[in-house]
Amino acid sequence: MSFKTIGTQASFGGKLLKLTHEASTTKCTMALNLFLPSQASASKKVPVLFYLSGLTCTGDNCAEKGFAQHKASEKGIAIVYPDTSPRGLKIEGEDESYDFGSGAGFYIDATKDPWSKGYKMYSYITEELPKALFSEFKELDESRVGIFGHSMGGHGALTLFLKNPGKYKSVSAFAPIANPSQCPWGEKAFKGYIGDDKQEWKKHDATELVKGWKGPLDVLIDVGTNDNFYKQKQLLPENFIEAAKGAAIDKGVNLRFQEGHDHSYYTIATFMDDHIEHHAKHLL
Ligand SMILES: N[C@@H](CCC(=O)N[C@@H](CSC=O)C(=O)NCC(=O)O)C(=O)O
Repeated sequence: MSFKTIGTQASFGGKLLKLTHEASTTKCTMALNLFLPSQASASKKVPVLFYLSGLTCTGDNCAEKGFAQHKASEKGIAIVYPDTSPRGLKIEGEDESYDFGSGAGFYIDATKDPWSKGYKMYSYITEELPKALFSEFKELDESRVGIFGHSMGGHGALTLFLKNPGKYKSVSAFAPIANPSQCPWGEKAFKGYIGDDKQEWKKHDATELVKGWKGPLDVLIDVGTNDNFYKQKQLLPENFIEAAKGAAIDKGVNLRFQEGHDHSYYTIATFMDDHIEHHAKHLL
C-alpha cells in the first residue's frame, strides 16, 4: 500500500479520500484528494480526471469549492486533486513568495539548483502519481484519463496534454496561463526553475507547443471578462488561439469569455458542469 488514507468525506453520493504518499520525484510526502463516484468498482472501472490547481493551492481548493463532484458523480468519473508543489524541502526561499516555490511548482521538472532537488512536478503528475494510483485503486481505468486545471494548473493541463499525445483523452482549462514565456508569472518560474535559455522555456509553453500539434484537438477554455490576472496580461489566451490558428486546428479550441466573471472559484464552480460534460464526451 503506497497511500495512507487520512480521511474520508461523503460527497454527492461518492466519497472523497484524503490521501498521502511518499513520492520519490518530489522527495517528500505528497497530499492529494481522490474522488470516487458510487459507480466505481474493481469490476466496473471508471475514467479519471486530473485537476491541476493554481498558485497558492493544495488539492483541497477545488475539492472543497470547485463543485466538480456534482457532475462527476452523475457521470461516473473519478477526480484526482494533487498538490501544486513539493512541501518542506527546506530550500532557501521556498516559502518566500506566492508565485514561486511552495504552492507554485508550475508542473515542470526544475533543472536548476537548488530546485532540481525535488521540484519535479511534471514527472510526479505524469508518471509517479498515476502509476501509484492505478496500481492501488483497481476501480480507476488507466486507459481513460483526462486533464484540466485552473490558471497555473490550466497551463499544466494544456502543456501536459500537448507534450504527451494520446496519454490524455481530453483537456480543458479555466483561466490558464496560456503563454507563460511572455508573462511575469511564467518568466519568474521558468527563469528560476529552468534558467535563462528561452529556447528551453518554449518546451513548456502551451502557445509554443500547440504550433506543433498534429491531429484533432478539442479544448474548452473559460476566461472571465472581469479576471484581474487576464487584465494584467498574465493569461494571454488570445496568443494560444492565434498559435492554434497557425497550426490549422483553431476550430478545436473553444475559448469562451464569461461576462463579469473573475479569477476565483465562483467562476470555476459556475462553469464546472460544462467542463465535466466536455470531458465526459471523450471519456465515456
Ligand atoms: N495571493 C495572490 C493570488 C493567488 C491566487 O489568486 N491564486 C489563485 C490561482 S492564480 C494562478 O495560478 C487561486 O486559485 N487561489 C486559491 C483560491 O482558493 O482562490 C495575490 O495576492 O495576488
